[in-house]
Amino acid sequence: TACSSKYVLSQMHPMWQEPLAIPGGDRQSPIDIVVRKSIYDSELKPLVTDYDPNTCQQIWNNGYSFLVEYDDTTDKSTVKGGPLQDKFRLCQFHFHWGESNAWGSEHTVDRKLFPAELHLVHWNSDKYSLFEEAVMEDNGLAVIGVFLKVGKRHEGLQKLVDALPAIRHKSSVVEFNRFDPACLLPSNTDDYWTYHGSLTTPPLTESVTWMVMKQHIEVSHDQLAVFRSLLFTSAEEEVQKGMVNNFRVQQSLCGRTVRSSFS
Ligand SMILES: CCCSc1c(F)c(F)c(S(=O)(=O)NC)c(F)c1F
Ligand SMILES: [Zn+2]
Repeated sequence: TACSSKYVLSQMHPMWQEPLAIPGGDRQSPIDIVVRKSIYDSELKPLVTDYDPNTCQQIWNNGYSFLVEYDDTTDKSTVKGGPLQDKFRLCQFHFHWGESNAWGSEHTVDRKLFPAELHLVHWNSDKYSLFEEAVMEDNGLAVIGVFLKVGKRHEGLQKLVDALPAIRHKSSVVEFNRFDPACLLPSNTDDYWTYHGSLTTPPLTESVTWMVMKQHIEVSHDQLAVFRSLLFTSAEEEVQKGMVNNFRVQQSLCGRTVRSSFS
């Protein structure tokens, strides 16, 4: 299997050709979370998020997703607790989604696909001084994953959706302030699965403590349709490509254990 070889077998990805070799390659993300194989760990504490909406700075199209970026020069927006030993600073959040509501999430639960998945990316500010440093370290990043389902309109998300037409093309940036990412978390953040994995986009470094929320959030069909109106391509390119299916193929578990904070 992909785990035995030192290198992860290259898998065609709709978005980008995966590198042939990934250092280590035995703790890659995303994965399918097999509920009956996850291990309840009573030592897992509730997550403690403390986000300051005033640290929100801009929203931009990086040619893969759209990122809402936060000022991470201080510990104003952080997550701690849960499986984490240290305090982690929020640097950005982004989403992955499909061209249809039938798929789009990166993680799955017992193979169940969701139309989209939110990632809140944090780095270990107790141990490192920059994201760029932390992204290379085992305990460098903490990513909160939240599944999205299509249903009622998400009022808090609408401010973000309204900003998307201004960043339709790759590399476009607009100022974006006073957005509280806590509004995107489900009401219950005590129940989650956690495992050690990687970024799902290059550099694919195996530096992520994942915390995938059991409870999803709901967004409307129309809100998700605006995500799909974004483009992978910059304004100058002749052929414009719709930003959809920006998720990575699932990776082997390679003997890892997924722990749950709930029984
Ligand atoms: C050098 C990365 C720039 S920030 C970033 C990102 F843009 C991204 F898309 C993902 S992801 O792997 O796709 N989702 C967890 C990340 F983890 C990130 F940290
Ligand atoms: Zn992501």
